[in-house]
Amino acid sequence: MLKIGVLVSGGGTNLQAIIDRINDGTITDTEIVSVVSNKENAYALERIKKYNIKGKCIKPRDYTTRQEFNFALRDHFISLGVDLILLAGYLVVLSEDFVRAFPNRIMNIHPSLIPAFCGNGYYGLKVHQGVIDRGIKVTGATVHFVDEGTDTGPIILQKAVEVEDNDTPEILQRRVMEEAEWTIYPEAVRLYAEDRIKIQGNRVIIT
Ligand SMILES: Nc1nc2c(c(=O)[nH]1)N[C@@H](CN(C=O)c1ccc(C(=O)N[C@@H](CCC(=O)O)C(=O)O)cc1)CN2
Ligand SMILES: NCC(=O)N[C@@H]1O[C@H](COP(=O)([O-])[O-])[C@@H](O)[C@H]1O
Repeated sequence: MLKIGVLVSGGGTNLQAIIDRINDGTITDTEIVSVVSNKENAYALERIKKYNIKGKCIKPRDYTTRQEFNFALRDHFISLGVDLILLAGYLVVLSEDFVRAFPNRIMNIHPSLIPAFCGNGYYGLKVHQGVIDRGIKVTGATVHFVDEGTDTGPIILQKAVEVEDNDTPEILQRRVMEEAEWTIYPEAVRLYAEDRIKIQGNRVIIT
């Protein structure tokens, strides 16, 4: 059984997509054992209640240092024997200590075609605002492994999405979610659960 821990900050639509694929049997032999948010009012924590998935809030401001916060997060997932950690709309940049505790066992979904519109300052609607301001015609989403950098880890899957002339950031965000994020993130988890993801240097090979 693949044990998954999920880190969230907001609405939890990517978490929901993964729960749905586990529950419909697309993703097999996999269980979400913990969902942790840095925000108490994250709707993602509301979503999990009907599935009896355990939720928890671990907030940076409850710790004296960033390192102590990351240690608390790390120790929580280690205590549960988590095999894979998914960042799903999570807006806290994790420390080297945390990342090194789970080598190539942390995934993230980013709402652009990395390396475009990513890194510090690019999250949520800010990504789509940048795409629109630049006049980009094709954007998309990326699933990648998390390393010590921000959005710099090996790319697992990407999916392109058309930008329409009258798009607002909100309209474009929804299209990228519907047409890309909610498909490629569960697919990446399925491939991982089936042990079909291999890393060669900075490249990810799907077998
Ligand atoms: N070590 C890593 N940690 C995280 C990664 C990563 O790739 N490596 N991905 C991010 C998710 N993310 C993009 O996918 C991302 C999240 C947040 C930010 C950002 O600039 N955050 C702001 C604060 C935002 C807020 O609290 O409202 C900031 O740090 O100033 C950029 C990219 C998750 N962690
Ligand atoms: N850099 C990270 C980032 O911008 N993540 C983005 O936050 C949105 C909300 O996710 P959610 O509906 O799954 O909570 C999603 O579009 C996700 O790609």
